[in-house]
Amino acid sequence: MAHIIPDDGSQLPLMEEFYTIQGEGYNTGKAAYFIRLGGCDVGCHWCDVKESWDAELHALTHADVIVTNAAIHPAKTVVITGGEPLIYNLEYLTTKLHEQGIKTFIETSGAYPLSGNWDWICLSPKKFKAPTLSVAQKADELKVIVFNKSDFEFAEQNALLVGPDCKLFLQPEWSKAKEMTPLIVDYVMNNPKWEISLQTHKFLNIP
Ligand SMILES: C[S@@+](CC[C@H](N)C(=O)[O-])C[C@H]1O[C@@H](n2cnc3c(N)ncnc32)[C@H](O)[C@@H]1O
Ligand SMILES: Nc1nc2[nH]cc(C(=O)O)c2c(=O)[nH]1
Ligand code: SF4
Ligand SMILES: [Mg+2]
Repeated sequence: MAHIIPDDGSQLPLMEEFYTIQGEGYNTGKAAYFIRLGGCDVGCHWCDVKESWDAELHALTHADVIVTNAAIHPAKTVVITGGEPLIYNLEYLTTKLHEQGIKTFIETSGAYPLSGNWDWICLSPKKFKAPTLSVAQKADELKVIVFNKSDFEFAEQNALLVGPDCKLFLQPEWSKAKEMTPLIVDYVMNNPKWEISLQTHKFLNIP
């Protein structure tokens, strides 16, 4: 039976939830509870969590249960990721998290319109499905994945869409890191409005 996902966001397909250290981007090194929602149709061929793509494989879970699970951890920050979390209406979940004094951070491709109330928005745009302006204009951080040389130009195009205070990061695609990291280092030294982001959790062997 296919999932019937209520539009009010009170139930969401939950793939996994785990307490860890934010490995990427501006908030690298900070403890956070990760909530990974299933479902994504963006189709990045190098995606490191393809098991998330089919929402049907992930149990519909009441948002109140997700909030209760998040609230027992020492760090009062959650990162909502996926899959593509903005497929869903995240108003209910983020409102309930805020009621518990928990900060709400999101990892998104921006492929769907913004919903929910956010303390930090990390936009990681994809060539495969362009980001909506609703997300780009509110992004606190732009994190572009560098898989090949053309991604520097793609990064600059996306930097034109975000606001003036948005932090700019270039992150090597994991399988191409050996080849791309030296190019990123060079690019950042020549274009210092950009910073480098590494997937530090993969070096630390934590989730
Ligand atoms: C798995 S995605 C889920 C959230 C959302 N769908 C997105 O793409 O932003 C989480 C983060 O991992 C990044 N990512 C995914 N696969 C990667 C890879 N192979 N190498 C480096 N970063 C990757 C994404 O760009 C995104 O910033
Ligand atoms: N530690 C850790 N940090 C992360 N930052 C973004 C992640 C994601 O998959 O969205 C991620 C993740 O999967 N683990
Ligand atoms: S948008 Fe995110 S979850 Fe979807 S395929 Fe791309 S990296 Fe994976
Ligand atoms: Mg990840």
